[in-house]
Amino acid sequence: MSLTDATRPTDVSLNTDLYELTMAQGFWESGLVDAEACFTVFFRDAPFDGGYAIACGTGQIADLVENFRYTDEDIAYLGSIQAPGGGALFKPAFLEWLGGFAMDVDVWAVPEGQVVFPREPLVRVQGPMAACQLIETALLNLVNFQTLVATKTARVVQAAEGHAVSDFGLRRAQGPDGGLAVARASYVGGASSTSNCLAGKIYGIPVFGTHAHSWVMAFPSELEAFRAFARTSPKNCVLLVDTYDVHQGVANAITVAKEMEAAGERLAAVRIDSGDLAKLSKFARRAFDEAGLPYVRVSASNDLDEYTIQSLFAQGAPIDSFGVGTKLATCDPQPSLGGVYKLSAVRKAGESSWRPTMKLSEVAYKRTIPGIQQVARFYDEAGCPVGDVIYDETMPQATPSAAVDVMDAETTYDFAGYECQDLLVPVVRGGVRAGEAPTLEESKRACKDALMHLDPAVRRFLNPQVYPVGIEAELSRLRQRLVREERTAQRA
Ligand SMILES: Nc1ncnc2c1ncn2[C@@H]1O[C@H](COP(=O)(O)OP(=O)(O)OP(=O)(O)O)[C@@H](O)[C@H]1O
Ligand SMILES: O=P(O)(O)OC[C@H]1O[C@H](OP(=O)(O)OP(=O)(O)O)[C@H](O)[C@@H]1O
Ligand SMILES: O=C(O)c1cccnc1
Repeated sequence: MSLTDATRPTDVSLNTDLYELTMAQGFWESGLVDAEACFTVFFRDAPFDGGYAIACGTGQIADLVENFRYTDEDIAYLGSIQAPGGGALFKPAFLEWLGGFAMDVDVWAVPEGQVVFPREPLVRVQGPMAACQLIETALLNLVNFQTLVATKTARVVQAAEGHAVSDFGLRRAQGPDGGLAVARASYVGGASSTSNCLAGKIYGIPVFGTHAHSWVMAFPSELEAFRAFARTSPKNCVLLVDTYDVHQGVANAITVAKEMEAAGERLAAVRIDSGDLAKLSKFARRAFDEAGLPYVRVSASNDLDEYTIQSLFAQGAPIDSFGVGTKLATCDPQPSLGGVYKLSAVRKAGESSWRPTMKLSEVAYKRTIPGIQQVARFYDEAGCPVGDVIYDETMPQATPSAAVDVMDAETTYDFAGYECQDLLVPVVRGGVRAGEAPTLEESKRACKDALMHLDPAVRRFLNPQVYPVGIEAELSRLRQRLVREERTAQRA
């Protein structure tokens, strides 16, 4: 199932900022509606002070494009919007045009699960100016949050060192849509399961759950509660042992585990949700081993993130799996990825060559990269990426192996001799999907593989090494020329 099934198609095209529609009307009025545009999505800094991000949300772009149309109801609503200065905001002839609108764009995107780095294009959209403008907000909404969540999850999963991580974040997520996006992106980023049943139904993600403290409190005693849970869920029995006292909780869990054994069943695990998780997990592990129950696993939750999990293992905590909620769903401590959508080339109707464009800006940090961008990723013999180069696909003289650092013109790269692969792949052609997107399982595998091959120095949490990202030499020269020309034009 896809976005198509999860949201009503009519929600897609109005799920935008008003200014996209106002600009579309302007393009339509000024004869620019059919001028061609090329927009690029990128972010400027890796989230969480990390060295990389995991591309996510891009697998749903084709759904977004194919559902991007305006129904009669949408048009009627737009027709009812009043301008602050009086009168209808949108002209009837524009709304008539919008009623017949089709999102006939071409889109290239980095496949879900790939590692991506600051400044390089995650998505490239080409097509009629008004269409490219109209899709901006919905596209960023799709890609920014899921890329952030997939990245956060990859970090948590890295800290968990191969132990299962379940997404428990729905109750703290940013609304129902946010919860679904968290489940989807966290699965791509490496989570083993989610507690979110709707995500299980829509996306086929494995669902997992234990029980709440209320279950224990609903019975006269903890032991009775555990026995009742073992009766109702013998094949999925994880007992929450911290409602009153973990030592007593573990003792009760051992009693129930023995009773389950006598009935031919097995207690799967206990969950500890408060207190010193290192000390308590060591206590629980020892108690189960001494009771002859080495198969009972120890699971932990309680405001966990990559740092607490890393610390727990550094303390020798024998924890087998983790439930991670609030800090994963809200991407604590960075609630947003600042991915942007910038115009990088325009072409007048009927013209054959593109005019590269760039945002100059006072601050070099905000300066964009012009052109019809593609990313060449270079790999060593072991299949490990050694650097990425942004180049312009339409420049015949472009040599992607020779590049200038994306932030520091003094640093140059020469990747000649390395294997190379383009990162952006076609996902939409003329408004229609260019093929089936990889499944979530495939994207999850791609993510695992990409992270396995990424230099651990780039993956580490503290002061990660900066992965080399360059601008191809010709494109870099073009960019410098555009800066000079723009400065001269401003002085004139
Ligand atoms: N051994 C440990 N080392 C590092 N952090 C830990 C350890 N044990 C628990 N934590 C983390 O410390 C934080 C506080 O846990 P603690 O149980 O003391 O307080 P709490 O959250 O107020 O408890 P409760 O959930 O009962 O209200 C949580 O984020 C938890 O994951
Ligand atoms: O801690 P998180 O990473 O957000 O994981 C999800 C939390 O949700 C549940 O409790 P809830 O937070 O509802 O109540 P509690 O804090 O009293 O346990 C569960 O017991 C976890 O503690
Ligand atoms: O199943 C669980 O244990 C669970 C699910 C969501 C939030 N907290 C715990």
